[in-house]
Amino acid sequence: MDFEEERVVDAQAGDLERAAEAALRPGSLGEFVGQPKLRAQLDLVLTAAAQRGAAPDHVLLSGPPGLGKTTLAMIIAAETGGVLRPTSGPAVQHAGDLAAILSSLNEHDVLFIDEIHRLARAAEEMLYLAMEDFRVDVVVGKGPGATSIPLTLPRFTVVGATTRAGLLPAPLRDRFGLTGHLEFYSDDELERVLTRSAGLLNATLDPQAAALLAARSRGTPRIANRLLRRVQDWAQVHGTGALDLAATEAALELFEVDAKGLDRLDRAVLHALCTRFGGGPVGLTTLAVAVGEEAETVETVAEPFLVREGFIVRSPRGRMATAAAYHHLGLTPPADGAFPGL
Ligand SMILES: Nc1ncnc2c1ncn2[C@@H]1O[C@H](COP(=O)(O)OP(=O)(O)OP(=O)(O)O)[C@@H](O)[C@H]1O
Repeated sequence: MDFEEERVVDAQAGDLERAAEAALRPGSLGEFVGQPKLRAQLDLVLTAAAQRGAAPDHVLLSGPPGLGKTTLAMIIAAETGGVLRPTSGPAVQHAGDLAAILSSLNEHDVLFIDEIHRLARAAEEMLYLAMEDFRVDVVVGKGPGATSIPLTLPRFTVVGATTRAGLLPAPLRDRFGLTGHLEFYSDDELERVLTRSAGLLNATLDPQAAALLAARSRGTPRIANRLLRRVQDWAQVHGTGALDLAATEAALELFEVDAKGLDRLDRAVLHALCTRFGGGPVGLTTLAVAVGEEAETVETVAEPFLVREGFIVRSPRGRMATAAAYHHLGLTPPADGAFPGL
């Protein structure tokens, strides 16, 4: 079996797709759908800072990919009137890389650090000082002749994004004045995201089609928008051009996204678990070999959603299928199933 191709339900995006996403990004908090608590908190912090003419506190956003962390960072920059300076943990390997970015910031700029949990240790320590005292020590020269020149930085705001808030060291976490966790979106919220996106694509999305797409988007706006683009493709090439229920059903079938938002890889994993390993427990590597995939792909790409939806349980002895997994595949769970409670 070959799962090499890009998955239509992948929550991550490559650079090309990010460019396509740009047109659909909400530009203000008012346009940002869902996350009501976080939106209200951000609104308060940004409004208060604007009234004082000050840069807002540093903001840490955590949550799975595709839920709007980058979008919120852009909105924060738009509200502060500064420029968004994007970078990422893996891109800042040396303290010098960060010093270069910090020393080029202007008043009210927003430094967006994606995957902030992957910052190199030395850069992390430099960031503490920059966030707290708006100061950076720039080292000039090498060896015994090296000198450290303190540089005062303008007031700026760090927006850190992470999928793993628990991996951030406490001293870094403590320097954020506002920490927000992005939750998966409800079907209702995704319908609103989809309807808005269709409008931006100069199309009208039939309400029934919006409901169907929302239910298959894994609670993730990025996936919803991607499915919408595939529906638009189908409608243009094979349909009447209208984003209606028929076009939506046909596109979802073509891309093999089922009623729960599972695709071929997800179903292959469940199928192997239920039929070849009697429901488990089975080790990740054995399971991955059975579906012809890398263990890492199964663990990071398929498994999180299958666990979240209650199809798989992770135990110290390996992965186990729940009764819901059998039912979803149209199979009868064994009476003495490995996980009879579910
Ligand atoms: N609340 C929202 N309302 C409308 N569209 C949204 C919302 N959240 C995200 N989107 C859309 O989903 C896409 C992905 O969002 P974004 O890039 O902000 O996610 P992310 O959490 O930063 O993901 P990653 O961690 O992979 O960078 C964007 O095109 C954006 O327009």
